Amino acid sequence: MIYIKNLTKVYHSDSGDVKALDEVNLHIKKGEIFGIIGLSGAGKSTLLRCINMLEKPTSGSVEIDGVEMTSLSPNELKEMRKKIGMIFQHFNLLTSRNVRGNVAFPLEIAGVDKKTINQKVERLLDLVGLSDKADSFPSQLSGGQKQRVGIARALANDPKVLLCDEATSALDPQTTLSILNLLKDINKKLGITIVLITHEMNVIKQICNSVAVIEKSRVVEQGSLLEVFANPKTDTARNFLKSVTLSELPEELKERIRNLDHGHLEGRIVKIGFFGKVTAEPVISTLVKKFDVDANILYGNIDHIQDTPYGMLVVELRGKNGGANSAIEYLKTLGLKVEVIVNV
Ligand SMILES: Nc1ncnc2c1ncn2[C@@H]1O[C@H](COP(=O)(O)OP(=O)(O)OP(=O)(O)O)[C@@H](O)[C@H]1O
Repeated sequence: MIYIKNLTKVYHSDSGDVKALDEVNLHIKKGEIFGIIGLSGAGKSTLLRCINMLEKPTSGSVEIDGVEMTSLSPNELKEMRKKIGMIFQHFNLLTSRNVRGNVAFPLEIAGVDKKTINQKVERLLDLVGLSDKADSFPSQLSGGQKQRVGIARALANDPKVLLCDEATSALDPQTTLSILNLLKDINKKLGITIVLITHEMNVIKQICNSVAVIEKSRVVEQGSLLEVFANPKTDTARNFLKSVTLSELPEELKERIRNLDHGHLEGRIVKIGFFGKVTAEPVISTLVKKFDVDANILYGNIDHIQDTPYGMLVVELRGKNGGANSAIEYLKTLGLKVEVIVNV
């Protein structure tokens, strides 16, 4: 659907050149929700704006639905942009128009007749759950409602792609969730490909199928959400994951571990990270039976990335005749991430 090849963008300014994108390659599949995550200044907005040519790339190509965007004439670009909706962090609504007028705006520009506009606006407001606010003005709406208007407006020309520029960054967590659910719903109902940029892993975790991690103008990691989650290769990805995986032990637990009796010769405290279906297996009871160890669960947490369970267990293993070590080796053969905690 979207192929980005060797995309480079250099901004020229009085204080010198800034390479905001450096040879970026991405493939975004039709119908997926694709997240681009990175720290401030990494190049996310530039990348998003190069997709619909709001920023002209310095070199490289952007192909959408078989059309090379970098070589379009102004008129062709105008037509093509109808296929690409966009929503913004600060909503960018027209304050002098009511909700109905905001959603109707792109249709008026496109020269659609009044009757069709009215019907379409009603349908879109129903889709985003704002039928009762059609006559309100932006200043009378909450942030979440404003973003719903932004989404309805972006969908007015039946786009194939929806670009979301930090669409939930100005919203509280509860409203963020409701907007993300709306985007997910739209993706499912209308089959629209969604590309979103964010600095929050939680956003990616909630709705994306695939993710690219951008760092200092370059894409350093990309793949399905589960691939990147299960096996992050860069520190940047690992740091983002920390915010949603609780990979740090809570302070109380560290204190408890420090106070445990470590005198036992074959005692081991292990942190077991799990991801996917292995969590359903009776791992701990197997250890106890197979290796004749005592297993004392000190801590555990479990969460889901969409439908996949993941989490962490901290277990004290005590055994005889090398049982604890054999148990640890066994855990590794199951594909679990096992770390022996020595110092906390
Ligand atoms: N119009 C511009 N002129 C000069 N430099 C720019 C311009 N726009 C962005 N930059 C620079 O390009 C780099 C990437 O900026 P960009 O806005 O794409 O990053 P970002 O990841 O979206 O950051 P944020 O999350 O803070 O918005 C930064 O170093 C920024 O200062």
